[in-house]
Amino acid sequence: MREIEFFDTSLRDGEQTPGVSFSIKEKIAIAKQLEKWGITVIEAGFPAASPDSFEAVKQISSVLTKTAVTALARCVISDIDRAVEAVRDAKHPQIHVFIATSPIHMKYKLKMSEAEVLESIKKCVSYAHQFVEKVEFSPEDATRTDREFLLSAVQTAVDSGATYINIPDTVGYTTPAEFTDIFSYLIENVTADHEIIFSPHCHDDLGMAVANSLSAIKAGAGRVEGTVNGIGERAGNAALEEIAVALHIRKDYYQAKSPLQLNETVNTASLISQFSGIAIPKNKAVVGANAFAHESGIHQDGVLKNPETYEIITPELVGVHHNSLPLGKLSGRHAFVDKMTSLGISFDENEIPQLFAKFKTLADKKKDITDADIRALVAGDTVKNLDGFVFDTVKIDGHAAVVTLRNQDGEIFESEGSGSGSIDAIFKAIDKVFNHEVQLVSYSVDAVTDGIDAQATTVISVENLATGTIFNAKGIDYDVLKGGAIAYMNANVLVQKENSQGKQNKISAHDGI
Ligand SMILES: CC(=O)SCCNC(=O)CCNC(=O)[C@H](O)C(C)(C)COP(=O)(O)OP(=O)(O)OC[C@H]1O[C@@H](n2cnc3c(N)ncnc32)[C@H](O)[C@@H]1OP(=O)(O)O
Ligand SMILES: CC(C)C(=O)C(=O)O
Repeated sequence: MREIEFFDTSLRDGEQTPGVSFSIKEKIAIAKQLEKWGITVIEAGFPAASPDSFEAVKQISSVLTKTAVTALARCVISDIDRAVEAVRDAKHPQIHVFIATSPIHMKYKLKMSEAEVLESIKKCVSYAHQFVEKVEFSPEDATRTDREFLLSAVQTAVDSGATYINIPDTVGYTTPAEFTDIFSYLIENVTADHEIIFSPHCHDDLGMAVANSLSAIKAGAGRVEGTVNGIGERAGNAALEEIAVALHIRKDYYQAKSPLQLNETVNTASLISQFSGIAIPKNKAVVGANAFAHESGIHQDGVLKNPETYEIITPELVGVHHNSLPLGKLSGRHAFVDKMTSLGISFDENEIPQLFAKFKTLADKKKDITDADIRALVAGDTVKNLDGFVFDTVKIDGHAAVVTLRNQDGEIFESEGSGSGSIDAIFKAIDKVFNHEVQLVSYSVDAVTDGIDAQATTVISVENLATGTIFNAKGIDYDVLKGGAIAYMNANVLVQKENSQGKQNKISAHDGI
């Protein structure tokens, strides 16, 4: 059976989701989890976009051993140089070069003729291929491109050394039958003196990203691109976990399999949800909380008689386990560590005392500790503090707040603030610690676990009034006031860093968390 390469772009196209900005530390944690899941290649970023993107790709390249790392570049030599430099330390480096080929993109956006686009493909793909053996080329907006011109663009890329041809449905326009035609046409007509692998890259504007990706695989694609939980620009990308499970359940039809450890699926989806601040919809296929819940009498009766009557996917397949050892405030360290291990959560031995202390505090406040709580607790620890500052305590009295922060030298800052509400008071208190001008641009809270005492991700954007730069930061905690305080402190640390280093070339930064 064919094994399909899985290309994850959660850290590049996924980060194009409005409001999502991963810190480098979060990107590294995600990259390691993607490697554990079995992803073939990670698109770790677009290095020419900002110093942060470059640094993230560089650091990810140096930590992954099995999974290949690729970086995106326009058909611009300086973009390719940055991408090549960023993946230089990767064990398995790749480069991804793209340029649009549809009439509307060429005429209005690129202001280039067909001949100029072909010339640019030739120059840039062959340039990238000098440095890296595996080069992917994408004709952006391929599904609104004239078929014959699409073939010329792809043939030019192949003749210039491209080893992967990715066909993006950039605006989520195509349909499964039409996409099958496009793949069949290209696979039949492209000629090559080296091995070429085709792949789809689908967006979900019409809700067909996963279906379109599966059609491409059925038509012969050997690689598939997408993101975890389908995060991405506008309506998002094809959800890789859905594609992988569809291939597994319907191997009879697709005659193809994924390289993924499917029992790591829920862990991967949870991590992305926590770091992106985007909750997984309850009714989402494969990883939604209701994916294995049976509500109505006839269904329950059927499942009791034989689960296969209504269950095509078992919870165990994607890593949902029965809670045989429930955790609570009387649990000890061994049970806690055993739970993290059985959930497949990555942690360092030296982090255990701190994580266990956090668990005990949570268990004192929350009656039922779920698997999602444990995952959120560990993820919250990763985003807890930026280099340089640790959030200690927050006390609220009416509309007044007292916060305590510590810097990396252990110096303690206690500050008071009052405002129109608790959050306002906390932010005013934090403002007094950082001696600079910022404006809150947005503030949102998303529950990442269940119940009234759910843990939540708070995502904050602030503007540095000295430079106009917008910074996003987040905090995860069961106490939404503390989560908000952590997020606001993190955003202020970024502002402080910018003011001390000079303006960086970016509109949204999040480095160092
Ligand atoms: C479909 C996708 O998801 S594509 C990836 C989208 N990702 C991003 O855009 C990442 C974030 N982007 C950025 O940081 C910036 O846009 C940068 C650094 C890449 C470029 O910034 P700027 O130089 O200021 O250009 P700006 O973004 O305003 O415009 C894009 C330019 O690139 C050109 N361009 C766009 N795509 C391509 C391409 N694939 N190859 C060559 N040129 C391209 C545009 O025509 C435009 O050129 P112009 O300035 O001559 O009109
Ligand atoms: C760069 C390409 C592959 C892309 O993201 C798109 O077209 O959606």
